[in-house]
Amino acid sequence: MTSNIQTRINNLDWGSIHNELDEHGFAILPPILTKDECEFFIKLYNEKEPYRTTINMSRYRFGNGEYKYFAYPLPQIIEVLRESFYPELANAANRWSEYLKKPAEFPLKHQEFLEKCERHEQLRPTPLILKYEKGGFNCLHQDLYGDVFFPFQVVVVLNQRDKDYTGGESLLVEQIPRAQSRGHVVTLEQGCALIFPTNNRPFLGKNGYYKTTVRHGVSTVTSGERYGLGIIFHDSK
Ligand SMILES: O=C(O)CCC(=O)C(=O)O
Ligand SMILES: [Fe+2]
Repeated sequence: MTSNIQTRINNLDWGSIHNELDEHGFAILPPILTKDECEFFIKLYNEKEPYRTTINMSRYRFGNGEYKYFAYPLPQIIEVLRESFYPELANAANRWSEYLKKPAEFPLKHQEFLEKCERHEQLRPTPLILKYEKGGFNCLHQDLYGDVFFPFQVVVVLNQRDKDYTGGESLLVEQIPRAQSRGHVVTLEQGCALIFPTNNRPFLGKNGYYKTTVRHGVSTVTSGERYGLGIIFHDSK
């Protein structure tokens, strides 16, 4: 099963994904997980064992819902998702650094990037499952957990839109320097993934590249239940 996932990711049309990332800052992917794999994670949500922390979102005013961070060792599928997405995204990250005239600092192997996190005392795993019921939402935010962060993250929606839930669209808002903010609404089919910027992205303007700050969230779930699997590449303090 996991070797299939690696093949699915390797076989994506990375040329056009890189173009999408450069042009819009995000990319919507075809299904990465099968219906069965999605259902496996929805079931896993209710097990105690695989998680290190559970967060009640309204308690922190992060939104309305709940999420759980996985503990190490990660479930094998998550390990494979993190490792298989990372090298292409590290190329994109280094290219974005060059656009912004910064050194290309991202190693091409995820393990080496995790070692960098470790040197900054960021040792706790960050992949998570988020669960929203009717009325649930996720406020616009960023997932930075220390000085070291990877500029992309990936989310996979685990339920079937319009069947298992309504509403609950993925939201991205770009804060453009000296201008008003721009919003993007993304609807994802079951098992499909969204690659989006963790912190900011280079935007090609008249006088070259500048940075826009990007935050992400989820609109209100108007019925049913929606689960999301978040793949974050840096570890947390
Ligand atoms: O789609 C979702 O549930 C939101 C995901 C999210 O905030 C994340 O993956 O960091
Ligand atoms: Fe997030």
